[in-house]
Amino acid sequence: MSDLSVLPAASAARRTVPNLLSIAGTDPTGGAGIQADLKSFAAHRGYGMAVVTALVAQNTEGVRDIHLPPVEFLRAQLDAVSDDVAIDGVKVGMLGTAEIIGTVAAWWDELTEPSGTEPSGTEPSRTETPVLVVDPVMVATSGDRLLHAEAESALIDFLHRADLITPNVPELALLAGAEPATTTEDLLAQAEQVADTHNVLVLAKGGHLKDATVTDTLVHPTDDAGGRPSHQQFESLRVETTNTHGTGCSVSAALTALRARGLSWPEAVAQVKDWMTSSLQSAETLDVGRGHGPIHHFADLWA
Ligand SMILES: Nc1ncnc2c1ncn2[C@@H]1O[C@H](COP(=O)(O)OP(=O)(O)O)[C@@H](O)[C@H]1O
Ligand SMILES: Cc1ncc(COP(=O)(O)OP(=O)(O)O)c(N)n1
Repeated sequence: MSDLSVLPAASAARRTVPNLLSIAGTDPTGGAGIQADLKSFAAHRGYGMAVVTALVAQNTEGVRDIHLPPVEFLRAQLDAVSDDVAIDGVKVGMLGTAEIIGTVAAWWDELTEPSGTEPSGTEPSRTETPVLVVDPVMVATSGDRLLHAEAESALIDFLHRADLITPNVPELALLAGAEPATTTEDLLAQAEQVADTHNVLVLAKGGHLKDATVTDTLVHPTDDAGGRPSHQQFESLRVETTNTHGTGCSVSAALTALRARGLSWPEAVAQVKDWMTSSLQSAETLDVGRGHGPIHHFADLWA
């Protein structure tokens, strides 16, 4: 994890439009996964790129089938981007299997660890480690598994690389080894445990709780002196809608974009919460599918 006391403005200080990569699965109906991430990047003024981990035959009603390309091809996609483009931010979503997690981890470690060799002069002009946001995608709202059960420990091992992780209630429970939280206080306690275990900043999302408002909580790990910066809570009204497909994907991509543009994490979360509220409020102006429809990523832009 990057040093939270030195909040880097990322390399977007040089680039007006940050280069943002989604590493995730697909949703051919465009509401979740890579398709949602690209819309979310664009809505937050980033240049979106995408590496596909899994082809998912899904729609607003649920997941029908999953096809996993060979990991050699996944690595080829990752290298094709990073050999050419200076990446400012990476959002990781659906990873699916331990083999895929290992492939992404190896690529990330090679990209970010000093090689010890002199630069050849042909590398893309990246000066800082890209922002890394990990959405620990495990199960879709429809109940379909998007991560093999035996890959959970590999995903847990991956998390310490992230600058921010964005679990929802069931994902946080799984990471904490606890029952799903039913209150914001439970959610906070689990987030503190996970933040400390993985030394990572956690945005615990409260969308699955039953409160009249929705509260997301930003929780820091304890620092070297054993203290913990105070957590920050971001509360918004709960929008009454069934069009919530892809909210988690869209939020994590939006946060990646805003952080790569130089906002602090609390500034980014506050802005993304406002955007999500209006994206949910406008979701019914779209008419997509018979199940849980997508949010309106461009509600404010098109207004
Ligand atoms: N009904 C809602 N009204 C307003 N905001 C919501 C609603 N549902 C979810 N959100 C927001 O959308 C984001 C995703 O939340 P959540 O549902 O907890 O995660 P996931 O989509 O990963 O299951 C969070 O920022 C949360 O605050
Ligand atoms: C390919 C893919 N990735 C992630 C999800 C899960 O999306 P999320 O935003 O967490 O929420 P729901 O769509 O489950 O409400 C997905 N469905 N597909």
